[in-house]
Amino acid sequence: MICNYGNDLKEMVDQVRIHTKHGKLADYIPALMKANPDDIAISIFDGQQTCFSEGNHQQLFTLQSISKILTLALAIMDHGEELVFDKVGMEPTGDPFNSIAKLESHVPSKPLNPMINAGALAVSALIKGASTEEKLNRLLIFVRELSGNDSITYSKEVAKSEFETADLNRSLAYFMKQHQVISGDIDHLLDFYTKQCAIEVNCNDLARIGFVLSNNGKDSTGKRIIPVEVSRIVKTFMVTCGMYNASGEFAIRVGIPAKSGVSGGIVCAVPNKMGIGIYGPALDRKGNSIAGMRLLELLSEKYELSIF
Ligand SMILES: NC(=O)CC[C@H](N)C(=O)O
Repeated sequence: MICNYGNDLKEMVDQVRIHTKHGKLADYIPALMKANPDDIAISIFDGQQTCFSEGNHQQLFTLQSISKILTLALAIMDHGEELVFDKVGMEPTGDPFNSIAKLESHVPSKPLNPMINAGALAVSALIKGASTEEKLNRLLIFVRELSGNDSITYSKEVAKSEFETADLNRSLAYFMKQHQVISGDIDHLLDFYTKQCAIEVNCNDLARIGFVLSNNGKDSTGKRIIPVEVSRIVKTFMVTCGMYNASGEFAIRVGIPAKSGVSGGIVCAVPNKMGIGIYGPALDRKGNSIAGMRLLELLSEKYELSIF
């Protein structure tokens, strides 16, 4: 059991810390530039307790793209698979997360998967609720249940910062509106999307969210939060598209269902074993935590966590 290896974990964190120097903070959302690029932290939750947390694991950061797996789960729970996958596909793109290319080159022009921005916007448009406030409230209740942390909320500063600079995401949304993938007011959609991305967590919260997925939708008390089938779908997307266009290499080097965000967070669900939360805001060129990826590689090798 991994709980016996506390010293190893500290050694691994120390070992990968140097990689933070080779990455960069995401700068296209100005508020994310306030993070400390030297941070690297990890939490592991196996259902008993948070066994190990190393590094600055209390640091709050925003979910960013990690929120995409949560809205996907909620949208399927709201509408069922058929309706959701009528709007968004199931195939990896091999393109950067914010690319518009395949929207135009693929017919029909629905987004290829829910982990790229276009797909996530189409999924966010499906979340039930009469207003942005109601949708966000439903999502926050879901995240609080998954993490067991009632104090989770979103950062107004990060949401505003992204909303004011989200022209690329607006373009994706308008393109999809023109092609009848989504309907309704685009600014309302962007308001919800930027707030969902700005939900703030720490590594422990992520490890607990990952645990529920690893435990096929039940939390550590045995309470069902996500249907088994939905948790299976989400984990499969984490493997095929969770690390953007680095998902193939990540599957070979690490082999754990995972989802990253440009804030430097990564949530992992090791099936039937544990949830892992990572925070390291210095990113590689594809937008993944540079030291976090290396840390997961070491962890997976050492404890044979690859599912393959
Ligand atoms: N990769 C990410 O984490 C992207 C999320 C970010 N909010 C965006 O839409 O650009």
